[in-house]
Amino acid sequence: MTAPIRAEFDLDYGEFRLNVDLVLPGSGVSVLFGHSGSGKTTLLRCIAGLQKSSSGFLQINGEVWQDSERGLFLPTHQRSLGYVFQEANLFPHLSVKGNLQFGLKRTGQAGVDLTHILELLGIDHLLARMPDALSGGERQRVAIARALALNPKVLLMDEPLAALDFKRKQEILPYLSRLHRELKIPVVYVTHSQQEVAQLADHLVIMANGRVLAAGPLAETQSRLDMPLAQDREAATVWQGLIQSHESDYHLTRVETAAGSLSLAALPAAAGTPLRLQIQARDVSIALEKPAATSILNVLPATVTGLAAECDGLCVVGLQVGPLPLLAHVSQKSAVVLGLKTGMLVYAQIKGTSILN
Ligand SMILES: Nc1ncnc2c1ncn2[C@@H]1O[C@H](COP(=O)(O)OP(=O)(O)OP(=O)(O)O)[C@@H](O)[C@H]1O
Repeated sequence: MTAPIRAEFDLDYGEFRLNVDLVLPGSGVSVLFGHSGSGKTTLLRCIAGLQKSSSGFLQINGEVWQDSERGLFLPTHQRSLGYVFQEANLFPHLSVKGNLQFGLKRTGQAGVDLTHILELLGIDHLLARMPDALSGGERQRVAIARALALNPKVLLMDEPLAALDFKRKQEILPYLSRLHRELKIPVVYVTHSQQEVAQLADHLVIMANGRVLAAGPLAETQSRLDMPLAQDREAATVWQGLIQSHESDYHLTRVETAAGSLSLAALPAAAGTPLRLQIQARDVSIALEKPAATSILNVLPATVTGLAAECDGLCVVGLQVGPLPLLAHVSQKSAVVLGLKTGMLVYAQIKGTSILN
């Protein structure tokens, strides 16, 4: 793990002002999430040095790239970064191999061992192809490999899947998940897709109007009741788990999480395999006592951390299950009948989970 990223920028476009002061982890994927026009790309461009803020400070991997107080501003070409855009922007006259080598030749920088990157992104069989003979997803995988070939200290990705159709997105997401597990450098990833947040983020930054509304580890930030994500009908919490064992007689797999052990429909993976589990708020119900007779296999003791009324008779309940946060959507009537209050000890019944990797 490298040193955290420190990013402070104040940039005034007149109609729009970016004003952020952020500390991001030095490894893993930090997702910048927010509506269109909230300033995600502008923040990424400030990190890349493509945009110069009137005042700012940026430190990556212990290196200071910008410090307005000292009059320091490294131009983009002196910043060790990879940048992946919505469109792959490959050189059309160069093969995949030529595209991958181009950056290395131009900068004269020592790159990384490409073999591993090619294998991670599943493009080793495409080296001789020209860009127009690649699918959109393949082109984007080559663009990511090209960014990584320079052995950057940070990888910046600006909605890398936005230009792809649903099928291509599904095709490329597993590669991004693999990268996510294997990359040692921090990734700052811009999206407004909740699916990409759930699948890739370790750390989530929610932006609005050029400011940071909330930032922190994924599950904590997803389940903040004062944030729009928790109020959404699709609200969910992502937990990390490890496959513990299989109950083949019942076609079940037991998964260990920090909140306790869960039984899931049988998974074709060995014990010890890490998993990312998504638990939809609508799949969590609440009981005041441990249900003696229930068909729901996963019932965990929990503490109510807060309640937020939503429209249409819905109540969003924040729960703490061991060290992990969890959201439940119950009807407002149920919240009243159960007398739910912050601090109450309850049981969270998890009716379903989906596996994200
Ligand atoms: N060079 C510029 N000059 C003036 N205003 C700009 C400039 N670049 C961006 N803006 C404005 O800054 C605001 C933030 O834009 P930005 O592209 O950072 O948002 P975003 O969150 O990335 O949006 P999207 O999800 O649509 O890409 C917008 O209102 C945009 O019009």
